[in-house]
Amino acid sequence: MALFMINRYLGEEEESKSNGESRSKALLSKLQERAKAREQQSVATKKESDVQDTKTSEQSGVGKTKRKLEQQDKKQSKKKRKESIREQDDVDDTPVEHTDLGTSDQSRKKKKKKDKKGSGTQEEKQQTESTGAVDEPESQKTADAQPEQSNTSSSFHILGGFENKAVQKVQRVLPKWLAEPDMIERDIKSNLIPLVDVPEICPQLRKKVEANGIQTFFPVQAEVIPAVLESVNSGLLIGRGGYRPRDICVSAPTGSGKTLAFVIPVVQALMTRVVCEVRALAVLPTKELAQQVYKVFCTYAEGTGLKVVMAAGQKPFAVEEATLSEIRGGVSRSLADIVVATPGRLVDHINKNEGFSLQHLRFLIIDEADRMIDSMQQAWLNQVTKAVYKSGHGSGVSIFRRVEPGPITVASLSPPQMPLQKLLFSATLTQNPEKLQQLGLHQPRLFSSTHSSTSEEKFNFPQGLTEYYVCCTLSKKPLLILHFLLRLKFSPVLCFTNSREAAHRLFLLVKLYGGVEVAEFSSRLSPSERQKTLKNFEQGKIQLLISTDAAARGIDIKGVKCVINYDAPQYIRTYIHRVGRTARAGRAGVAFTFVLGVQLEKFVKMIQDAGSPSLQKQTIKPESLRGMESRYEEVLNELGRVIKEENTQKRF
Ligand SMILES: Nc1ncnc2c1ncn2[C@@H]1O[C@H](COP(=O)(O)OP(=O)(O)OP(=O)(O)O)[C@@H](O)[C@H]1O
Repeated sequence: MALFMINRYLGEEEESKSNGESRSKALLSKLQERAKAREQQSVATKKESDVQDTKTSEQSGVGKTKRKLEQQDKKQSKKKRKESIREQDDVDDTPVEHTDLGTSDQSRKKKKKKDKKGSGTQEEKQQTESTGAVDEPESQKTADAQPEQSNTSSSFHILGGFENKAVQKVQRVLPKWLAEPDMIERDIKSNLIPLVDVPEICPQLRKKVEANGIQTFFPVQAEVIPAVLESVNSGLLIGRGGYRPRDICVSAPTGSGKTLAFVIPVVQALMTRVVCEVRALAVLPTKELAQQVYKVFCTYAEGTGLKVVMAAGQKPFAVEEATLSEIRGGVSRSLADIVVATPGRLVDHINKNEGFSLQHLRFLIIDEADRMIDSMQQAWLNQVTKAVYKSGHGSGVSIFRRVEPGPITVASLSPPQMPLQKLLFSATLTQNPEKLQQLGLHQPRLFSSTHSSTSEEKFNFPQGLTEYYVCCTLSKKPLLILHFLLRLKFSPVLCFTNSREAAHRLFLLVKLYGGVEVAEFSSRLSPSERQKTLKNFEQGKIQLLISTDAAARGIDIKGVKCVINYDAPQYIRTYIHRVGRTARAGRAGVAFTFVLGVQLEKFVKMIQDAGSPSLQKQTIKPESLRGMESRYEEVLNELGRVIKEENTQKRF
């Protein structure tokens, strides 16, 4: 069955394609006839004039002037004929940009005006009639004009349609599953669902949920948990009714609780397994995110006998290898039921770790799915799919054989097939069917908190978020940050820059200025340093954390009340993930973006087009920055010296 319905907008001609074809054939033959006739005519007139020329050349000087006059006459009549054809085009009201190569726009406009007044000489009318264009369709009239003009003004031949039409904007047509999602409430606070209202969750896990301080489910959890559990109603090995279960895509705001929406059903589905095999694989774009999801899995898998292992490159490869599998009695045995990985390390294990098998994989969870699709050039998904359907020991005797799914036919469905179900999660899930197709989704079902329309792509913004932009100059930005922390007393603040160099420079500047507990978070730090920094920030030991986009996605730091985009982000997805570090789990939060004059228009349009409900302008008066300026000047000089020193140290 086709995954996507691609409706292409083909213009009006498409409706009468067959009509159009026969019409164009008729037009073509007519044109050819006409061109021939014209050619013959011109040859005949040339012969005539040649004869006349030889006669007159024998005559006196009077003859010469006569010839000149005759030539002038000829030129004039030619010109008139050309004009009449152009006039005709304009009367037809057909755009002439392509055909009228020799006429300037201005003269065309003038003619158009003239025609609108209803003027036109008898001679012109006659000429028009003589071209036979009056009763012909518009397209033909334009086409008639083309050979004449191309002879006179240009050697170009215009190929293609006979009619020049303004290009119409193609309307986006989404496949049904994207256009009509299962809706999820965006407002968490007023849509909390009591745990008992999700009866699909087993008592053991419900107790665990309560023990972790969760009294109610968020909307996304109440919708998605039952949907995933429904697909394992008939056991792990086969989908409902014997069919392959549908893949699930979830697009819900940042901080809406998507992690639990996959952790709970996956743990419940696997907790009754008998043999330990890798049956769930969660892939995340960064080590920090993998660590975060790993922790949640560990919390809910505790006491179930399920083993959760992380393979994100935080430990040496050999150590990870040893935690994933072991060899006992010459046979390799999995030590993991659930693996949480980053794409790079995952591919390493698939290729280099012989004990790592994905042949029993039941759930493939792709968190931050849009980002993971963008990193698809690493081909990690192909490697996973290959590893899942690789025939290995015992696969021949298994009653639930595994072959890479092809088109659905009676034959392909008759043998029981152990399914691989994909679960996709993101706050900014792409609606681009071509991109989604790379994931090879099977009859996908979308849960979303925004209704997809055929126009602009809209995104999910957390309900409790208030967004501001602050117009400023480049030199005032550091002062503004200091103003927010020292005067307005915002804390803790997560601040984003567009590069790690900018993050480091700002970090040094604020540190040199003094009065603020500041730290940086970027690829300049080692993974362990980064982890420590996040912990300190979460514990309130850091007031201002200056970060690159390394901390923009998925990172769940409790208590962040304010996000500042020191550098305005270029892309809407980046913006949504950055500001989504605050206003999480139904709480309130505020985000400020420093915008330069040149960025203002584009930035505001980008945010408004994305469906932001609350973007407002915030003005900081220049006088409020005053008292800090002299110290800032001193710090700038010091900063230059520190950076110089750092650079010389780097060289040695
Ligand atoms: N039902 C719940 N009740 C209370 N808190 C919850 C509940 N579900 C999740 N949370 C908390 O909400 C916070 C955000 O959850 P989570 O990180 O899963 O959000 P997310 O939707 O994955 O966000 P992002 O898109 O930014 O990754 C976490 O701190 C989590 O512990």
